[in-house]
Amino acid sequence: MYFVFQFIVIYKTNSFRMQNFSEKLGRLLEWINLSTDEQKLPLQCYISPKITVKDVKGSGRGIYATASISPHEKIINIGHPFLLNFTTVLNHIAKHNKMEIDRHVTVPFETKEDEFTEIYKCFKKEELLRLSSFQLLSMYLTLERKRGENSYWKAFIDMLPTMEDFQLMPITYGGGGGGGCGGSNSTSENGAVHENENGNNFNADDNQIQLKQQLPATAYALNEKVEQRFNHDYKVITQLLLAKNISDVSTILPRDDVLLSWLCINSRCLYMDLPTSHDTLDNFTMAPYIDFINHSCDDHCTLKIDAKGFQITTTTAYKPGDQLYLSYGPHSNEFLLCEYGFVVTLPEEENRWNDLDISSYLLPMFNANQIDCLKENDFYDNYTLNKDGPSFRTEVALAILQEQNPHDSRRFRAFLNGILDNTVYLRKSNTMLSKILTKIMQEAEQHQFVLENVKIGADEVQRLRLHVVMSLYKDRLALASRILKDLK
Ligand SMILES: C[S@@+](CC[C@H](N)C(=O)[O-])C[C@H]1O[C@@H](n2cnc3c(N)ncnc32)[C@H](O)[C@@H]1O
Repeated sequence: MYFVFQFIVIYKTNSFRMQNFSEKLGRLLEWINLSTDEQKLPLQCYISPKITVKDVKGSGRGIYATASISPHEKIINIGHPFLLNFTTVLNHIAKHNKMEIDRHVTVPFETKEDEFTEIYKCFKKEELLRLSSFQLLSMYLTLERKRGENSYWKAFIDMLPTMEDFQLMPITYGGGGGGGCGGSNSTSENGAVHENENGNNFNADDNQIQLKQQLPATAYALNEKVEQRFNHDYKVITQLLLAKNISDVSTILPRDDVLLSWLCINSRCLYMDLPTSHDTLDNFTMAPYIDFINHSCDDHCTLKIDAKGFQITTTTAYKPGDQLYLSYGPHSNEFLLCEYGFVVTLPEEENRWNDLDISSYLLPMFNANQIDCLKENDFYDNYTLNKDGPSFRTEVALAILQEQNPHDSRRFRAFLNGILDNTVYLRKSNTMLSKILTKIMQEAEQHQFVLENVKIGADEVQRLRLHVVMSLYKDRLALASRILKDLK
């Protein structure tokens, strides 16, 4: 089934990008096809004549059907020489510094040398192998961007997003280089509003930081993790260069440039098994053209990686004009905003992966026995609800609150082991849940009221950010009221 999505409208003013779009796309397609011929590599790229790329306000570039496409049709294959991942980057750097590596893929021979390839020559294989994929690729992509025409990846890099495309991501709200600009969280554990000193008048740089602090506490925490990950990766990269006596690291790898590379990777990486990377979580690749596919909550295409490359096959039928989608995973809007810089809503209902984390409401309610028992059974913390109601973990938390000495309770043990359902606990659990959900709704309304009255002046970016932060409270309100209705 095909859903028509209504996206938050992100107004893109970059006319330069629009003008150059088809030119750059042409160069990308040429690169994929021509270089395979020139390098005499087996033809490894295929793009169905039934699809095209369009730049659409609100969701950026996306892939659209130009003719009817059936389910299970292979529409794209991008060969290994065009995939950017730990293995291909290592192979490219090896062309310059002659380090010995296992050749899992053939990468096109690159002869152009410049001041940046001098940097590649400094690296030892062990040093590079110690980096995560994010660290290696962020550094490499930033340097390759600087190499301009000399870079094998130029056509791909030219089609990557700019910082403007990430302006809704909270990591960019703090201004400048992002990461670590958030200050302390002024939002209470339960998400209470902390008004700024200017009477909610968001018009200065200082207030950009305040806007980050108006995020729901769970979104704030998600963004903190994103910032911590970036800060850590940037530190590791700069330390590697400093250890090579490259003193002007901030000129070679400015924080803002590395942040842009890091965000491009984070929002466009596809997971797959790689022989060279050490951690499964680190097994990802960037795939030109495939990375134009936007997200939907449901899968409309599948991914496959094999000797031929990275392939996309449809799972549903498409009519001419339809947009093709891929699911980036079962992600809530808070997660999508912090990791990718967008939120999605369906016409009739909210993103079905939205959830509510009620841990901060439940944790203070436990006694010492209950905490011990939950920890022993690995059920302490992380209590969520979604449109289908509480998770089993949350049901356990609500049940244990009805047992003063859970260690001695046979019914609780039976429930925990799945021998008994939660009928015996249900009534009181629902009463507790109702109170929490009512509180969540009151808090969301309070936040909405405060944000609706914020004066942001003519700053378009701030207006869009404010709008997206408000939409997170709208999501919370909608989900809480839906679950409450179902409980009754
Ligand atoms: C893999 S890229 C997809 C191509 C992207 N639209 C572009 O212009 O390059 C992921 C990025 O696309 C945007 N995006 C993806 N799915 C979207 C959606 N359903 N609504 C709005 N933006 C979306 C977000 O900016 C996200 O970071």
